[in-house]
Amino acid sequence: MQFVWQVLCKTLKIVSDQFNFLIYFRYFSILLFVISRIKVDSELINQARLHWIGLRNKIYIVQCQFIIIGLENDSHSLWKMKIIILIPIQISLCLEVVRMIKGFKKHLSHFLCYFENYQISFDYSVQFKSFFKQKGHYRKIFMDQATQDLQENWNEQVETFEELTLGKDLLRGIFSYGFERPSAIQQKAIKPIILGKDVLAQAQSGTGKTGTFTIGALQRIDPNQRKTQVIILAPVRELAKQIYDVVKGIGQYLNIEAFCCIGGTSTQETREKCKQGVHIIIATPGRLIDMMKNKYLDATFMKLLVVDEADQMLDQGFSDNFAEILKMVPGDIQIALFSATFPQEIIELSKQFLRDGTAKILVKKEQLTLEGIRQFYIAIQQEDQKFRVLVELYKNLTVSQSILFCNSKKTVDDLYDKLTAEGFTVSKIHSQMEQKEREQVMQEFKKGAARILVSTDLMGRGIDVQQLSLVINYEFPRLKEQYIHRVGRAGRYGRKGVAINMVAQQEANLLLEVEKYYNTKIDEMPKDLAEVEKELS
Ligand SMILES: Nc1ncnc2c1ncn2[C@@H]1O[C@H](COP(=O)(O)OP(=O)(O)OP(=O)(O)O)[C@@H](O)[C@H]1O
Repeated sequence: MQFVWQVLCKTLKIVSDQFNFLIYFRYFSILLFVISRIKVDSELINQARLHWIGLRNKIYIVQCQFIIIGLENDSHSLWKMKIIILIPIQISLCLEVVRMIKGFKKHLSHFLCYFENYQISFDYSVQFKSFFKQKGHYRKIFMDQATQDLQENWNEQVETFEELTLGKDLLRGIFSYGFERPSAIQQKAIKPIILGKDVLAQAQSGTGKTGTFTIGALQRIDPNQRKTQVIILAPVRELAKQIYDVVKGIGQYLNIEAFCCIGGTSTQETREKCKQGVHIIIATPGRLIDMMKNKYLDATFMKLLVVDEADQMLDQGFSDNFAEILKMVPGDIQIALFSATFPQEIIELSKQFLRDGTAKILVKKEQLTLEGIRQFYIAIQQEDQKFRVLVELYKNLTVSQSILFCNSKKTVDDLYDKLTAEGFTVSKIHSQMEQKEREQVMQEFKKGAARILVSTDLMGRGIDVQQLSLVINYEFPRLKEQYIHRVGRAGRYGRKGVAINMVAQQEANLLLEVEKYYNTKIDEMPKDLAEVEKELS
């Protein structure tokens, strides 16, 4: 107990030193929760529970999990709380607490959440607002529900690239890259990036989101300042590499150096590059955190953080990484989130760090499936029949290139072996393969040298292979968002494509859910494959 208090006092000292925070304590009756990774004994937790109601000017250390339990069991006591402070904690647990507390928001005068240099607050008073505004070097995260709703709020659009008043060398790069007119998302979302606004932008798969943030980012960079000014984050290495190629292509006439900072490559080389200073870094989270934490990468001049596949990057598994990155970038950094899917809870979550005035461009879920893609299902009576049906399909369909999605690495390996044994020329890719091998597979597939690629969801998002016309879900994705992404590997930029779902009995519900949720039609596969081939040509 003694020890816990000591630690608490030390923590508060650090916090108060940094934020002059305790001054405000006098003006409120406070229930302060200091959430830490310190193990708290059950006696203390029991005491905290006893004192849950009626605490005045007292400080308790409880674990985040306890708050969650406490809130579940005893929500009435919430009205007693004027301020809740969470210091320093695991973001995922904290966000869970935030979610629960938000339900009772009207009883709270303040909610503040602190990660070392990462703050969340809502319903803050003028006094607090001005206080935080002084702290320019921290990412300010004010959640004012009244001004931050979930609706689309950005309708300005341009008809041509010229209207965006881009630098002439950037414009030249765009045209040489083959873009003549901006796509719908480019018409809308490049502008707010250039204006320095935070952006949350959604658009269907294959409609040019990469071009959107690439053009926006390149325009924001000052080539004369050889410092890292923009970070583009992507969840997987292959996607980061692809974005890097687009940045290089569109930025070919600019005096801007780009670098792809991803795992599986030489750490030494990455360190040297980062130390030298490059204008724009396209990265996966692990390697980026490594470079920033170990001070190889200077964050001082960063002004834009683009997050591709943002819903995935903010979801479990990646969210701690993202929080860690937020802690290390300047507090006033511009953030641009992009994805084809933004589940409601992710939009909610993003409100906690996107600034007021964020430009939001959204797509109704009913409009997410692409018109150019015909979707079929084949009902499989027994799981072991799947493979035979697949072989028949490949024997009878003429397809230029296709991708076969499985839910696990093991299924990818098994399927690859079985198809190879049947005489098909197949490639495979998943995260447990060596980076060199992954790169080679990708290169060959993009060149069109490999016709069938068996993959996990590693290839499910973002990957752009124009001649890919057929997606087969050998196993139906567990998440409905993932269905949209997988199927979107075909039918890029208005092309035609086909998605075939091989659905065993236990997967039928998932398919029905997708149909209903996206209000889309997945037809039974016709006996006459000519009808399918028509869609592929
Ligand atoms: N303005 C344009 N004119 C012509 N082609 C374009 C234009 N914008 C993008 N494209 C092409 O469209 C294809 C798909 O673009 P991109 O990969 O950016 O889509 P995306 O929206 O990021 O897709 P996903 O949701 O799968 O990540 C690419 O091959 C790209 O070169």
